[in-house]
Amino acid sequence: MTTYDVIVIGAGPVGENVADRVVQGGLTAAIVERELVGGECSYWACMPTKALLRGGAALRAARRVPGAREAVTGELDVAAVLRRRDSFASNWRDEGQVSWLESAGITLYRGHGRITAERVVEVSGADGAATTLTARHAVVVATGSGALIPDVEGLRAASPWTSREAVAAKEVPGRLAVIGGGVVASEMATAFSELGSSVTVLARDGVLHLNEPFAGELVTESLRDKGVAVRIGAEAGSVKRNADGTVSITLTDGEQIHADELLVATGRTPNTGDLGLESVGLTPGAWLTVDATMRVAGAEGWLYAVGDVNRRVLLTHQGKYQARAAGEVIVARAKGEPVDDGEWGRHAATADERAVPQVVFTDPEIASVGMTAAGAEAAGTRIRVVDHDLGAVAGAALHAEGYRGRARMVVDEDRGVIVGFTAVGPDVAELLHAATIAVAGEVPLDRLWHAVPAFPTVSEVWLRLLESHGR
Ligand SMILES: Cc1cc2nc3c(=O)[nH]c(=O)nc-3n(C[C@H](O)[C@H](O)[C@H](O)COP(=O)(O)OP(=O)(O)OC[C@H]3O[C@@H](n4cnc5c(N)ncnc54)[C@H](O)[C@@H]3O)c2cc1C
Ligand SMILES: NC(=O)c1ccc[n+]([C@@H]2O[C@H](COP(=O)([O-])OP(=O)(O)OC[C@H]3O[C@@H](n4cnc5c(N)ncnc54)[C@H](O)[C@@H]3O)[C@@H](O)[C@H]2O)c1
Repeated sequence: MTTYDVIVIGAGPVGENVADRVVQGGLTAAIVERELVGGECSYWACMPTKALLRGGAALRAARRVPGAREAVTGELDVAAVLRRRDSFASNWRDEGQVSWLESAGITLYRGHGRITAERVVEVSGADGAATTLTARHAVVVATGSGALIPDVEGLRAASPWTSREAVAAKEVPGRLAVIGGGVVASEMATAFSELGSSVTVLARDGVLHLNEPFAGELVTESLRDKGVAVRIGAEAGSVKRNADGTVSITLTDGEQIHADELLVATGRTPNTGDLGLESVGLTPGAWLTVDATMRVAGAEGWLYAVGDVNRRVLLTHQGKYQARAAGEVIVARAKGEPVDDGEWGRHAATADERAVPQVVFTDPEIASVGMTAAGAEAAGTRIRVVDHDLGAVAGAALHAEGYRGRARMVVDEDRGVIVGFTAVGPDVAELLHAATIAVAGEVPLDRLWHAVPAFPTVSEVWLRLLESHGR
């Protein structure tokens, strides 16, 4: 069979989810994958990065508690950390995910997918054979994104690491230089410095500058305490790979930095360059702009784009949320059922604009959802910002000696609801979902007073924030 109700191009976490939803809705689905089923997240991003970071985090946590600290007498076992990373990347094999596709009733085509006409996808297999697939209802692009290499003299020729090579590294370089100050740069600087590299971060625009300012400040301070040279404002002017394999980076002010390896972590580019978009009047290499139900502008009615490739939010959980909305709306449209695409409707990905949660797994962790104070002000919201020192919360003081951190709640004063929340501190990741519920649920502050945090936990910061705001 080469005709399916829905054809999904890209079997990353997002493509897999949209295919699953349409099959659960009673349609047939084929999915096309050119590399490993499971995508970037499973093999080169979310899972293996967190496995690289987890050993250092566990060691730090023990060292911060007198009594436990004395029991920790050794250093991080780098080989064991790398082995655990390998297992969380499934050793870069996708049998497990392929059997999940089979159990979910989704047909897999291995090869590179290209759109050749409306509702038509050609799959070029590794053996050169081509298969033409036709969709009755929809084609869904879920091809994700790749690392963006900026236009710096000599950079491409120097074959730097992108996140892929860093995440899959077999050895820890003695000296690692990093271009970028975003999420990948901060997490990888944390991981590699804890694994033993001497790390230099060239953070042209600051560290994690899109978060609340105190987040980047606390992470920068902690990276420097670990011995990382964080160079805020430093910009690479040219790069050279030397004959001995080392890399020399000349900054725009003329200073030279020498390293054994260079990681470029300057954002992402959409995997749409070789997707046949021109065959349906769209621009190759561009991000795909979509409506609230993930339909691509310019090809309404049959083409959808979900996950990284639509640039709404470059996070796995948010892409999977889009996939649930898109999968269900494709089914509804196919069956002629009503579409609920209004704000917070079943078929709309409203949270993408209002309540995106993210954890940055640095030391300290950053857990945030919704708008920053600056973002809310720029959106014209009349806000009140309430901050609290996390270390002053009894549960936090108990959790780790010398606990340092801060939490911020951004309140929409006209509506009496929280529109943004950020917590920075050791182990704040698990605090986040409470904030996400408050922001997505638009829970009135008056009612939040009735959500009592257990004592003595770090969550007690919620009570302190509410008390500072006043009843
Ligand atoms: C280092 C790093 C760490 C990250 N950590 C986190 C994290 O902790 N939490 C989080 O939420 N997000 C994290 N992210 C972001 C997350 O990885 C992405 O948001 C997520 O992978 C997007 O999923 P996707 O399915 O849209 O795309 P992808 O995971 O990129 O999957 C797309 C798939 O499509 C395939 N493909 C592309 N083009 C074609 C084609 N023409 N034909 C056939 N197949 C094709 C690709 O091979 C790939 O398998 C991280 C990203 C990076 C780089
Ligand atoms: N824990 C997580 O949730 C997690 C972890 C890693 C990655 N991610 C996702 O992956 C995506 C990619 O991460 P990223 O760190 O590559 O991108 P990013 O957008 O977070 O950061 C890019 C950084 O590079 C800098 N930069 C851009 N162009 C530059 C240039 N020419 N020279 C020097 N610096 C430059 C920016 O100022 C910024 O600091 C992010 O959008 C993020 O959502 C998420």
